[in-house]
Amino acid sequence: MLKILVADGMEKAAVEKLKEMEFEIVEKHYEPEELMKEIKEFDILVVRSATKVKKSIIDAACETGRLKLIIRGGVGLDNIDVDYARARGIMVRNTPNASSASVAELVIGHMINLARYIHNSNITMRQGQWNKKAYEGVEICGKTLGIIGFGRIGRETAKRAKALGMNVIYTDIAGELKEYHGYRYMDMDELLACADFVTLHVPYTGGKAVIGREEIAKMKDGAYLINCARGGVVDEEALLEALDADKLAGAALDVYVKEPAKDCPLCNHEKVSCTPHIGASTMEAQERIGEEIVEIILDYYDGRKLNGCIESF
Ligand SMILES: NC(=O)C1=CN([C@@H]2O[C@H](COP(=O)(O)OP(=O)(O)OC[C@H]3O[C@@H](n4cnc5c(N)ncnc54)[C@H](O)[C@@H]3O)[C@@H](O)[C@H]2O)C=CC1
Ligand SMILES: O=C(O)CCC(=O)C(=O)O
Repeated sequence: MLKILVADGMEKAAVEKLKEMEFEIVEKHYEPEELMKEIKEFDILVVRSATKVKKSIIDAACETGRLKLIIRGGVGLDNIDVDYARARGIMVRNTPNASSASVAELVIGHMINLARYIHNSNITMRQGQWNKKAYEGVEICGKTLGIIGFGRIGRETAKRAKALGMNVIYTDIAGELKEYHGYRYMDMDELLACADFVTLHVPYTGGKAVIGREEIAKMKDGAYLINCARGGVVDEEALLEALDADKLAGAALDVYVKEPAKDCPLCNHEKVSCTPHIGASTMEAQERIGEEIVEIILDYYDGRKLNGCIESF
């Protein structure tokens, strides 16, 4: 029987479906040292972002050779050493489409939060304050949204921003995407100079941040920065300096270099609207992710049956 480790949780209905099919499911999060021991007994590993599947885990799995498939319930594969896993004969899959709408909605929520001080109002009203005068905001209608990375989430965000009356401009390393009308392509420098709000929707691939000191300096004075992609794509120190220096009016963050982010200076900053990496945390996205994971497992299972190696399960 296929033995599956669900390390970072999975939607209940999907777990039940797999159990009904008589796969053996273990739902448990292991710290790295423990995971190195336990992983040897599993055929499939399902993770979200909390479990880091680095070389040491893959090497440990290869001692028995049982692990054949790693599934990332989500988009970003930065927590998995994908090339190394594939080189060692382990397939890696993700669920790329399931959460785009949820992340885009969170971006719009953060943007309105920043523009209207909703995050600050929530805190200060609970402290008994009535800061009506201090919280005169701005409309987002008529403002320019600059999207860095015009993939699935970037485009979903663009649609929503356009419907709210924003001018949408974008940049992408792939260049201009001619099939998307109504959104203007610019190079990065032009976009930074024109946008009132800048939002990032790029993968984290290691190395230098996409938005660092130099890029912030090129942004409009009083602009806002939103990062619902990955912590590493923004230089957090440079962002903090820019907020303190009033170069930027505010920032919204769902992701952080170090997660869980507790007591971090950015989260405690009054110009920051923050959420704890909840871009994909909606019932709908998790349901779709669960369904996709079940499909991937069934495809794999059917493939094995077709290849005549089902007896090894
Ligand atoms: N906050 C959250 O809970 C979630 C965050 N994410 C993050 O969002 C990222 C984007 O997701 P998708 O839109 O689905 O990916 P995607 O692959 O559809 O789009 C990414 C786009 O960014 C472009 N790109 C890559 N590097 C770039 C750079 N340096 N400058 C400009 N463009 C660049 C690519 O050409 C591509 O068009 C994921 O990699 C993941 O890290 C995804 C889901 C949930
Ligand atoms: O559920 C998660 O792990 C967060 C979602 C995410 O960041 C992703 O899908 O890339």
